[in-house]
Amino acid sequence: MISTQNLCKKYGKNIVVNGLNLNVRQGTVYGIVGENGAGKTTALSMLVTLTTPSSGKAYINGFEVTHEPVGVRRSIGYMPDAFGVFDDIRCEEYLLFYADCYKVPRDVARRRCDEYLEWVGLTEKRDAYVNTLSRGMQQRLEVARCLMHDPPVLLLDEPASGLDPRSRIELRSVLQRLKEMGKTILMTSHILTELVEVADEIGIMRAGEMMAVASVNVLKNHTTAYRTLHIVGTGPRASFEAALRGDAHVLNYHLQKDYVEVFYGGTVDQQACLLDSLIRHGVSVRQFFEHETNVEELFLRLTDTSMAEDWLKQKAVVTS
Ligand SMILES: Nc1ncnc2c1ncn2[C@@H]1O[C@H](COP(=O)(O)OP(=O)(O)OP(=O)(O)O)[C@@H](O)[C@H]1O
Repeated sequence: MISTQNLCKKYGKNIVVNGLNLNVRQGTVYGIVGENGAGKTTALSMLVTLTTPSSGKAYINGFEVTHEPVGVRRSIGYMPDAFGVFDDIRCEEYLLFYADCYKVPRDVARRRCDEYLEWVGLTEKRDAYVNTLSRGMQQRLEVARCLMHDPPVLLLDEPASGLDPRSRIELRSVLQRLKEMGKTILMTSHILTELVEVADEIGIMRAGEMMAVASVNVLKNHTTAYRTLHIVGTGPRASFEAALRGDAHVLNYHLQKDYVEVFYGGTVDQQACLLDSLIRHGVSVRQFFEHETNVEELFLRLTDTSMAEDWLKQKAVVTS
């Protein structure tokens, strides 16, 4: 439903999106997570035909973004990261105005307006001015607005940004309903756990490139497969390093004064070999314990450049 092939965007010499290959299947939710400046908004801007790609191809609902922009625009509902509505317009007028822009017949538009206001929980706000709504309500109104022309594809740029925990939960249930309606959704976020709640697949973007792609199920499994070992002991630094470097399952480590934190990809039996090796190298180990790596931590480790490089080198990228 959404696919890109080697999609690139350059501003001068600055490559902002570099060789993006996406494939979002119909009826699924794909989340792009990345820190500020990763290129998420630029990628979405190309998909929604607001920015022309420098090279590569992108298709939405079978329409190519550069040559068939009208087909693309009819197929999508786009929610930008900044809320841009007219201040002095009421919620109902706002939705009907957008329906008119898409030439939706008035009776259909009224029906959709009632239906969508209800399921984003804003029926009572029908006559309220949009600038009197809370940020969470405005985000939900935006979702309703995206649906007025019944597009099969939704592109949501940081829909949960700036929302309090309660509004995030409300938005999450709205996204779940969109999924149940069979919409294909591409959304972005800074927060991985937020995407894990709704997405089927997640891509981690950094400096314009997709560093890793994971199915959410696989990612959840990896949170138990990869763990952090906390080792407290004394001994020469060289002894620690010799043992850690000699273990193929040590993906990365941070050596502190009295302890070392190890990001570890081996089994429990293999951990025992690491402990053994530390002792053989002359480390006096006082504590050796593990804690599961949560999704957020896994993400942070993946987006740590040196870690990501090691990770990719060792082909430990999570794949379905
Ligand atoms: N019109 C432009 N001209 C030049 N550089 C741009 C332009 N638009 C974006 N950039 C640069 O492209 C890079 C990626 O920006 P982009 O907004 O796509 O990132 P992002 O991942 O969406 O970040 P954020 O989470 O902060 O919105 C940034 O370095 C930004 O400065």
